[in-house]
Amino acid sequence: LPKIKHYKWEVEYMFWSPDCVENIVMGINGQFPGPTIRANVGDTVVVELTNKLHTEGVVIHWHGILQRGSPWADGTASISQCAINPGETFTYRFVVDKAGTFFYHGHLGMQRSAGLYGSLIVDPEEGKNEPFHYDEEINLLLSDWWHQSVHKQEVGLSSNPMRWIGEPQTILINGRGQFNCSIAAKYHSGSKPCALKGGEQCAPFIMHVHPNKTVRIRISSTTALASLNFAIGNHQLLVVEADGNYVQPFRTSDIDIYSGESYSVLITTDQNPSENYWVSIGVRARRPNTPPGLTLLNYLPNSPAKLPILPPPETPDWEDFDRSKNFTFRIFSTMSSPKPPTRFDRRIFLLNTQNRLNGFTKWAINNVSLALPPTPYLGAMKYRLKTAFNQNPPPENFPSNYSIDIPPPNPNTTIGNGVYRFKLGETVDVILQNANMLNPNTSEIHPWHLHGHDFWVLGYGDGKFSTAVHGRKLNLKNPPLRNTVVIFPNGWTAIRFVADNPGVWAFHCHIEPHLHMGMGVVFAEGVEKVGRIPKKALACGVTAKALMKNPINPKP
Ligand SMILES: O=C1O[C@H]([C@@H](O)CO)C(O)=C1O
Repeated sequence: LPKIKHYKWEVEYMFWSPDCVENIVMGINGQFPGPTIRANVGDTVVVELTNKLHTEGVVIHWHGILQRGSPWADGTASISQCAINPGETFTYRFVVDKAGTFFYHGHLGMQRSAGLYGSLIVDPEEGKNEPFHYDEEINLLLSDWWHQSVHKQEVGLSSNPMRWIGEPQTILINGRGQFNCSIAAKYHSGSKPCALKGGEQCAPFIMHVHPNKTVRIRISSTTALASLNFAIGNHQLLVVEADGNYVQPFRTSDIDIYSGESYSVLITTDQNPSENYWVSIGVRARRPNTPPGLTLLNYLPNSPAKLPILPPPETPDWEDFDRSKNFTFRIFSTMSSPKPPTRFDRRIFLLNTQNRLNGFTKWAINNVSLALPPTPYLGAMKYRLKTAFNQNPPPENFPSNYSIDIPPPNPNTTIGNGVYRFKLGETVDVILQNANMLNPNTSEIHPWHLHGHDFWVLGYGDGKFSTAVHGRKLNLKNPPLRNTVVIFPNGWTAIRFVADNPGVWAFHCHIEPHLHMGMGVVFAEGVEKVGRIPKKALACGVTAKALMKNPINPKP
């Protein structure tokens, strides 16, 4: 029988040493990362979240949870709800309807970068099994960490000229990493060994396993910036899940994981049982300036202090995008997965560019840089409060002669907060088109994350998408269902989804500073079908005014 999983959480800043350097992090109930939520399919998760921060609001997004029938619980400030003010409590209540590896994180300003995140794992209904067997399970939540405060990072990004945040100091595995020392110093002359006893906040999260077992490793990435590569010495990985959807199992030596993605891999602990093995998580897709995150696969009953014979696996060259594509293009859905509709009703093209606005640096989609309004869209649309945001929809396309291989000829952009509105049930294609940045010969990856839906990834390509050339070659047979997908430098990615979830949903680059600089759009469908929005989600902006006039229920 479905259960109610009830949690009471308090969010606060606290001193912590995630990488052996004391800093402040956003903790939940005194923990960093926040507590893991674990539920079965069909359960209702209830989180009573109290904001114990003194000077800022807070919201939490449940990444990968579709929020069918509860769009006000999606946890996006300015979109699904008003920020929870200091001292206030907001109750998130939602059903988890799909098994998989998920996580949650802050979705106001750059609070995810400040460490507001944790894991959310959904098991099949009680008595039901996963479509694969495993004996043991390990959960890894990956993140990246800066020593500079998030406030300073944010001011840098919004200054003229922009001060970029640079690369992270440390990669964290379940909130733990080591700065300025290495637990693998023994293999590299010149690197300083870490003096760790094991009880420190920055001591590595050791992966304990038994020999001759099948182990499921859940891996999710909530990095602010870094694209990661995960490998275990001597062990092949069998990929079985991506973003809470089963995939056609395939074997690989390592996986790439972009911010916002999650995977499950199976390993067989069939190597020499008297040894331990390195787990290495390195940076890819941007010129790295961060040492890999390391931990050990500890074959019990060996002591974890017994270091592996071989050094940690080397992360593949950051610029080897062919290798990254090779991995990404191997991901297909299982035979029994839902298939996409064979036709789309509407296709929109989203050009990703880096731009300028009066000397400030922005990211823009079809030359509109998203600046979120003070009134959340969900309430504003449900109660038809037209002053809340620009009622004109943003452009669905970009000039066909736009050259994606050179910096924008006119780098000036505009800010906007319009909404792409879909008919309820409409099949929507989105062609994400990457382009050159402000500097010549530069184009970076962007992992795009959609709220409220999974989408099918129909294809990828280099250069500019052409309907005539690529439109007929899309994969409608076994495209993977996901909630996050990457666009490669100077390339395009095509996705399809059915707009069947009444609500207002963010679709954005999951790189935290990029979203902050405007790299996102807002989708909406069937808002008139949305049920009663909790009043606390409406108590700001023009929805608050409507509530004051009609405190029982604002008139739609
Ligand atoms: O938005 C960004 O800014 C920097 C760079 O373009 C300017 O320093 C970078 O790598 C980004 O992704």
